[in-house]
Amino acid sequence: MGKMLERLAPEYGFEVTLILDIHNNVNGSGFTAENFRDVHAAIEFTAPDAAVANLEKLAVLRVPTVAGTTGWFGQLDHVRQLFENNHAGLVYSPNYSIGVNIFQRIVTEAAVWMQQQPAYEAWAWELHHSAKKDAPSGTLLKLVEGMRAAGYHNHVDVASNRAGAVPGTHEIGFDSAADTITLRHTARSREGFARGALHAAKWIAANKGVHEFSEILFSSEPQS
Ligand SMILES: NC(=O)C1=CN([C@@H]2O[C@H](COP(=O)(O)OP(=O)(O)OC[C@H]3O[C@@H](n4cnc5c(N)ncnc54)[C@H](OP(=O)(O)O)[C@@H]3O)[C@@H](O)[C@H]2O)C=CC1
Ligand SMILES: O=C(O)C1=N[C@H](C(=O)O)C[C@H](O)C1
Repeated sequence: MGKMLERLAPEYGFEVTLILDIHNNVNGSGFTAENFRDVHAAIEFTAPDAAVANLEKLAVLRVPTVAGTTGWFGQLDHVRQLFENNHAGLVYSPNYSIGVNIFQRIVTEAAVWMQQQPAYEAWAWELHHSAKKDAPSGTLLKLVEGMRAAGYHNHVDVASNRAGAVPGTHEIGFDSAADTITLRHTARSREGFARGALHAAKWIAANKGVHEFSEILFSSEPQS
């Protein structure tokens, strides 16, 4: 994601002044007050086992932050607390694509209707490139979590595949003896993730608090 963010950042009014990678961030050594002195926002896309340590450092430095890495959300309460205690802004999401965030709402709505229909069984599936480290994807976990929160308590059969260069496909389905409903989001490239993260960076540079990306995206709800 780093290269894509760097390429698109100027379109969002950002100049990229600091890039930390495993070479210049050994044991978190890149997170100095000097390095972050004139930084208006940081975007964190690394690896599931690196994200929390990086986010902790950004909170202490009070840098407005966009958390893009997946696989660490079990520690969200800890990270949230740290940003709140340090009065630092944070936006987090397993998926910064606008389409996926709308897809999440469609899936939640389907779950509300399906929890009253015991004839249907559900599956959740995702497909990503073979370099992806975590499975199931953060997005798929959140989709299923959204179904649960909407009251869907039947079994959901969850599966992941890793192959080639697929940027990210997520599917939720319901099947009965009579018919099948298939809901699918297919990312065409990684650009949508990068654009959403840059939009979030612009927002958190000017605002405070800890927010899930969808709160920002849907802050003005459509009129029905
Ligand atoms: N929220 C969203 O919309 C999206 C989330 N993601 C998630 O973002 C994460 C990163 O994905 P992706 O960009 O594809 O991964 P990549 O592996 O392509 O890039 C991650 C980069 O982070 C570097 N890195 C690893 N550890 C550290 C560290 N401690 N400090 C600084 N840099 C570090 C890696 O270095 P090296 O290569 O040398 O190991 C690598 O350059 C994944 O968890 C993925 O699931 C991805 C796309 C969209
Ligand atoms: O690793 C990826 O590539 C992606 N990861 C995110 C996830 O785990 O949900 C989002 C997107 O699908 C791409």
